[in-house]
Amino acid sequence: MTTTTDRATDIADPWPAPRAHGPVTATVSLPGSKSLTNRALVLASIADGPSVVRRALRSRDTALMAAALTSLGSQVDTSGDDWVVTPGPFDGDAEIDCGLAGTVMRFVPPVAALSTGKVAFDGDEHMRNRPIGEVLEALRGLGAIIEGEALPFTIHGHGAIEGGTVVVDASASSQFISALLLAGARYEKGVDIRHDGKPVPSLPHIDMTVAMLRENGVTVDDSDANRWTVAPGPIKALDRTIEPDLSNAAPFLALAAVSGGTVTVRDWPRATDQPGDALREILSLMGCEVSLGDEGLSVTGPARLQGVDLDLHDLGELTPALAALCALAETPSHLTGIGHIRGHETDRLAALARELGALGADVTELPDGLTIRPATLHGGIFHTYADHRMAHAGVILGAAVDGVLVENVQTTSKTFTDFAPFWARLFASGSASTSAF
Ligand SMILES: O=C(O)C1=C[C@@H](OP(=O)(O)O)[C@@H](O)[C@H](O)C1
Ligand SMILES: C=C(OP(=O)(O)O)C(=O)O
Repeated sequence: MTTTTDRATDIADPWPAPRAHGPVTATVSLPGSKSLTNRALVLASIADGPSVVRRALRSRDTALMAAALTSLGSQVDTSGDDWVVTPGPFDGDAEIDCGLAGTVMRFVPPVAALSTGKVAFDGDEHMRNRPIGEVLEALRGLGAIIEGEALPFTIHGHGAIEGGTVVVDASASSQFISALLLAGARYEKGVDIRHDGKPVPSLPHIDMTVAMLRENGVTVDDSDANRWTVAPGPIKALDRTIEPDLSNAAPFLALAAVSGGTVTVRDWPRATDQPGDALREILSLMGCEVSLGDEGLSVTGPARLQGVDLDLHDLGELTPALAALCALAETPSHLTGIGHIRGHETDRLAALARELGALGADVTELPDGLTIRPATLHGGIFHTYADHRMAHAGVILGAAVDGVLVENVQTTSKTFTDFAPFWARLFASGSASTSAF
């Protein structure tokens, strides 16, 4: 095996994941939410005046979003922790790099359709496989002119979109609905979106979109299942503080769970639309002690971790971290309702079955989930498939099992810049108070 080192950051590849030899006690301040930051940036770029996005997440996905909106014509000043967005005229040709960010590939086209320029979209190699066709078809139905059915595609903007009624099958991704909702108020007739197909996953993310639209003066009706209407009208400029990313809290809380220590995540919101808030209930089902207090959310790991039987249809992005925990539990687990995560950064069900299995886990891949039974794990290379959350799964396993090496841990930069050194600091003394800011 060859081990190379990333010169810029001194992170070895594959990276020997730090091992917890005793309970880890730590308090962490985590970077902002990707989902909240990228929604705020999109809304700010089509709002009725300059906006401030406070404590914005600074990571690859949000940098790509800022660059996309800048190339469309907005000004996005990312020099401080509080980003200032000034909507610009969308009147030039633009090239958009989606990277591997679903939020960029899905949320930017409905905005780009308002441009008078020709807007070309492309992204990472794997991004060309992630579903987008339904959004492009819906936009055509609303009045956009688009060349292509998947990445790469080009929108030939004509300055305005008529809007109106559209039917979408959003069973592959809730982002199809969020995308059309975010820009809908700026269409002449607004939008009336109906979902037709198998159940829409990740509904809390659509609730997050609706809540942010309402916060900024947009009238949204979501009172009927599978139907969302947005009235045409202005979007008020934002002054929005971004909460910590609760899904990215998963590996940190999992570290308490596997080491029997206590990890506190500061600034955990008392009320939130982030699906990661469900970690409180899930970790307590697994045997952890969970308390939400003035300091933040504290999780203390149990002597024996319990398996769980969970439908994660609404919470798909938590699957990799939870699957790693299940592989370390003393009783079997069934994670179901997550066929759609095969269309995430990688086919997460296949990748988890393969990589957990390679370390000795007893995993069965189901069409829409995973069954994981207790087994003794061993070290080895954990491949990440350019998926930040696969890397989270790898480091959780590495905290509990000797000799786990995580390939391309730097892929975590999608939503967490310098994750590996931050993670390693938690093991340095068994007690750490660390801030990502
Ligand atoms: O709208 C969003 O910010 C997201 C929606 C979800 O996507 P899917 O509905 O495709 O699962 C989630 O998994 C993703 O990480 C972020
Ligand atoms: C599915 C995810 O990302 P994206 O926003 O690229 O869809 C994720 O972060 O788990």
